[in-house]
Amino acid sequence: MAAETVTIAKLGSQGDGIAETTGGPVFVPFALPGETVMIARDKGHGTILSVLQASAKREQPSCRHFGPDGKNGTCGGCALQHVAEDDYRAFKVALVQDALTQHGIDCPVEPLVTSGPGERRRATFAGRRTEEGILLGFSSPSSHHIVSIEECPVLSPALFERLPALKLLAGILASNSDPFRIAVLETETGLDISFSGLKTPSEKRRQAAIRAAMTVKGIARLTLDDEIIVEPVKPALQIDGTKVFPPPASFAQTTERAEDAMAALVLSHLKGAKSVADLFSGFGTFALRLARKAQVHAVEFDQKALEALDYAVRNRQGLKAVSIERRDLFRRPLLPRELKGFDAVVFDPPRAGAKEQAEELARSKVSRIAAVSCNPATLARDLRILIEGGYRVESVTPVDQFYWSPHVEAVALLKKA
Ligand SMILES: C[S@@+](CC[C@H](N)C(=O)[O-])C[C@H]1O[C@@H](n2cnc3c(N)ncnc32)[C@H](O)[C@@H]1O
Repeated sequence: MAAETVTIAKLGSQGDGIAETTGGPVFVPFALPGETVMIARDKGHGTILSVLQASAKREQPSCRHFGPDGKNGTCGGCALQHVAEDDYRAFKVALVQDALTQHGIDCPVEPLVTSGPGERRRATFAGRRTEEGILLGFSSPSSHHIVSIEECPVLSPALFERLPALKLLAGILASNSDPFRIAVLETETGLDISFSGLKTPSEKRRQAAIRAAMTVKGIARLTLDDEIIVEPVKPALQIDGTKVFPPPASFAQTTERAEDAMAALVLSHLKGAKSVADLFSGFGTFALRLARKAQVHAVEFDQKALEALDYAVRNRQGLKAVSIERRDLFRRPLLPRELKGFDAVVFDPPRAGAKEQAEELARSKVSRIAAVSCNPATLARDLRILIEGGYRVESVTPVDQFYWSPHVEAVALLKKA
């Protein structure tokens, strides 16, 4: 790989600096607009060898594992610690604005709902047994190398403090050097820990892991693939005063602040609605809040998430009726005739978006839609489909949930006269 000097023109959607060269664009992680950097170039990818002319706005990273000079290698958890806060926020808003523009959507983009360090209550760690012990961290962006984390400013303190316990469990359960993953959710009763990708552990290892999980403070449940192997206490979350028992490894919004902000937007956008369809409902992040004022029909593919929602509703007084339906909304979106009974819809699909459902909504007469998304590109595509069907996009609010990452969520309000 030849060394080359390039000047960075702008940030790309993954937070990489982009240099325009005669050989085409080069993506250089951890470089900022205006900087001159020496890189090792491999086709369209550049690795910083040195920063020759640093941007005046370059920030000192908060974490020893960040960037090309990170301790133990480059941690895959953060991409933007070196970016000044105002530029960082502008970058997140631009991700949403650019996606809308690409689909020819001209609508008000509201100020960013911000986030900060120490807020992540959910994370998926990569792990591997090595001769030196268990490595646990976030994989590097461009390799399977795992940076063993000794600090992590984005995790909640409760989650970070339990990393030694996760390593202990991994050390007991991992019998070979194959990579595995641990999904962890901090709940009000302790950590909900789900291992996947491990070679099936021996009975001796399982028993040792059960003993460790019972002894170590702060562990609510330990799951191996789909099997709960010990549950000292049921993991529980509060959603607007309703207790929910999330199933293992189920979807939960990653920070409480972003969840509250998105829910507040959904409630305000759908205010006054009497009957709401909550599509891609999960275990009821929006449904449980909406049900204070409206009847809610929650539709979702994950049966266990729906059962958790149903159980929560049955054990809570004072909510309007909440019905549940298990359905694959990619294959079988709700049709216009099924949408007839609702005066509002909220949909919150995975990253792939809700193309098929948007096409059916476009043909419906539902007067208000709140579209929640974790992917500006698919959101903009789905909004375009709805616009073609006669909807007007009243507003789009970007929400920062994954601090220092290039991800951004958004909540849009659409209306049809
Ligand atoms: C981004 S999460 C949102 C969940 C919920 N609204 C929340 O805020 O907690 C997306 C949800 O879509 C569900 N899902 C994924 N594919 C689906 C499909 N084909 N049909 C219905 N639901 C699906 C997932 O199980 C997950 O609960």
